[in-house]
Amino acid sequence: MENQEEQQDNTSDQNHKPQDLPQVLLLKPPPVLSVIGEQPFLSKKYQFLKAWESPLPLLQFLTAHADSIQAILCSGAAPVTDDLLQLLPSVRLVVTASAGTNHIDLEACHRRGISVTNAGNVFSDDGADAAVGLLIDVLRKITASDRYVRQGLWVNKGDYPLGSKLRGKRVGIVGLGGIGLEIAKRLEAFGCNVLYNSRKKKAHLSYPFYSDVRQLAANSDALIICCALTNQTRHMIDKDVFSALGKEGVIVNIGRGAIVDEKEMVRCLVHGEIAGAGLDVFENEPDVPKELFELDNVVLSPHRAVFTSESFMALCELVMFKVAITEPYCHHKCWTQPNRLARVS
Ligand SMILES: O=CC(=O)O
Repeated sequence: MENQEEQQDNTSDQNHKPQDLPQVLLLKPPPVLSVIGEQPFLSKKYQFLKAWESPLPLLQFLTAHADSIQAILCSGAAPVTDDLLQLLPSVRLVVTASAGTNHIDLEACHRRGISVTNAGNVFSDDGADAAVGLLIDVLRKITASDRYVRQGLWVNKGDYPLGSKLRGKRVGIVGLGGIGLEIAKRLEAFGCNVLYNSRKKKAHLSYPFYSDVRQLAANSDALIICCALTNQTRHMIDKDVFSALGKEGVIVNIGRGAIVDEKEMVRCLVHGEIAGAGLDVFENEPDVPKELFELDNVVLSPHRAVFTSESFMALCELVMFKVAITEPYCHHKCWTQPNRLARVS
């Protein structure tokens, strides 16, 4: 059956030379490219313009394709700016292979009538597992005690210091979207008290809501940051929030590095003004402040919280689907071929 469909599909595509196909711009290889690039369904329907493979300087490359690029497939690695969109007047859709959209000028897209779509809830489970995992790791010193055993210190120095219990902790979640809600569910199961800060109080939830993140910190033993990075949330976790969280407080960040004032966080960790941190994201990735390498109460992870092989495959399917359902956005005749939804269902 699949082969039959494949053959029909070949036939329907025979009339289209690659240069006639609708063009999707990729500025840098998004992680999903290795999977979606191998999907005959997509490569026969769309021409993926890979900017990094062109011998032309970027500006010349974009100018050469300015009128034919109708969609952009991106990830956090390459920002979609107003200046870029200015060069590409035919773009109607931006698909990002990420949950975060902070690398896209959303206001410029809105003004230009360009639709933007992201990874939706594909990452919610894995992001939540990783956030709770980092919290448990910091509290119970799992990674640090692993180092202790490997370095032979158990034999030479004796028992490792005690960790701290998760049950009963008051955990403040900053950002109660898809990932935040999954974190809350998991923490409830662990016997924690969940509190939250969000743009708005969620009427259907009974967790205590704090509109002021400092108040949330003052009432929490740990803060988990999983909100979006926006102009409002940049450096929202600042000196005052750390001081409200206090000496026994732990911070976990799986959102974006810049939501936290990183210099201030490092200072607080170095001086023992907060108890520890579990960090998947940093302000200038892949650079991580070197001071953190020395601290046993800090667990570091290379921006991998949301990625598992399963979430990666789900993301690829979603991106393919989103690139495929472009008919409402794009005007080229090839965008309107029938049966494209059947191909991804
Ligand atoms: O950090 C990962 C994402 O935004 O998808």
